[in-house]
Amino acid sequence: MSTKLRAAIIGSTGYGGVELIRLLLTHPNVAITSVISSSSAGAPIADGFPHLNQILTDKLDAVDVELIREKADVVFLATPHGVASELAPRLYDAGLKVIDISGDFRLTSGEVYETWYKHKPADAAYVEKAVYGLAEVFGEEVKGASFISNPGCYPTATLLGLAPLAANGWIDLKSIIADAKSGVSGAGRGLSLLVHYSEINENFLAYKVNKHQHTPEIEQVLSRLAGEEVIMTFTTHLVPMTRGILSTIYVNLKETRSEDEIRELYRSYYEGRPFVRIRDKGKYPATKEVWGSNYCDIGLSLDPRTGRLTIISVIDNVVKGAAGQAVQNLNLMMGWDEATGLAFTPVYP
Ligand SMILES: NC(=O)C1=CN([C@@H]2O[C@H](COP(=O)(O)OP(=O)(O)OC[C@H]3O[C@@H](n4cnc5c(N)ncnc54)[C@H](OP(=O)(O)O)[C@@H]3O)[C@@H](O)[C@H]2O)C=CC1
Ligand SMILES: CC(=O)N[C@@H](CCC(=O)OP(=O)(O)O)C(=O)O
Repeated sequence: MSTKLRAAIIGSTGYGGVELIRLLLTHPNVAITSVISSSSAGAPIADGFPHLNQILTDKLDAVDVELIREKADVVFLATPHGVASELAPRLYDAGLKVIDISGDFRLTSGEVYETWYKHKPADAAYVEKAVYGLAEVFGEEVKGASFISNPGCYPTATLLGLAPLAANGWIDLKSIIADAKSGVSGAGRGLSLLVHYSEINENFLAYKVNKHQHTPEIEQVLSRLAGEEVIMTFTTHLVPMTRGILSTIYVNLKETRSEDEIRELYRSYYEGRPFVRIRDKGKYPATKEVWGSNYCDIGLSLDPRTGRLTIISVIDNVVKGAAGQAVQNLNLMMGWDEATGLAFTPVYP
């Protein structure tokens, strides 16, 4: 009999879910025991995802809390907003460990959630139970937790780029601007005009300007780290590539610091954390350098003319921005090395 932790994935037919399958299939301590679909139960998962032929022969299960409880110890929700808010509390009450990669449990205020997500918020009692799993920042809280709210993709890149400064009081908190660009897989597998090939190919555009639902998530975490309310400008862009997020962040510092001092602050803040890599002076990361991996690479430049610091932070949105960080959080919850099953070299070129 297997002693592995049994994992179920709800939303296993979406991009986040399929990436969880890829990562968990080679995780030494985890066995996938249920892949779940609300629309295709009974069909073999490899029918819709031929890349899984001869690798995962399971048929899709229906969304059934009792069945999940019987088959699994941990359940991942990779579902659209508004699904986990209903389902996760039932799964948690059934005794399962829960990791939600949607935005349903990230915002502590139900009112703020409703304003930005246009969905009914989850029960506040469960929002309070959910630990925000930005692994390099709140890893100590994740250890031993049973319910994780996995950060959004843009917030992961942007917050890892800002956390050392915010936590140490080095930023002029009114000065933060983040200009983030995502590959198209960030929008999920469903079709919309925005991700239609002939609309996005050879194109580059800003979207949800001053309305993106990740704005309050980033502000909430920065406010928590800084100990005072942070409001920022956050603009999202779509790039005609499949995976990757590059967030360019501009801040003014509270006091004069040298670029070397700033780089040293980042290196000491992330010391011992395997997935954040700080580039040397004059080197800036590209999305291809983290493609398919759980790394977040960060480059820094202090402009002597303006005094402003530019921070470039890149991740793979589906890995560090979703499934990879979810597995990293599982590792921390279970007391395993956080890199277990995640030690991939980025795919290059
Ligand atoms: N793509 C990304 O880079 C990231 C995504 N996220 C978040 O992760 C979540 C999943 O995203 P992504 O995988 O891209 O989205 P997709 O649209 O690719 O997949 C979502 C899946 O959810 C399932 N689903 C839909 N409705 C229900 C329902 N009522 N009950 C159960 N399952 C349902 C669908 O599968 P079926 O019909 O088979 O049930 C679908 O395949 C979203 O909340 C997204 O915002 C977070 C970070 C990054
Ligand atoms: C390119 C693209 O469309 N990206 C999506 C990211 C959505 C997402 O991942 O949502 P949560 O992280 O909030 O769950 C967007 O901008 O809405």
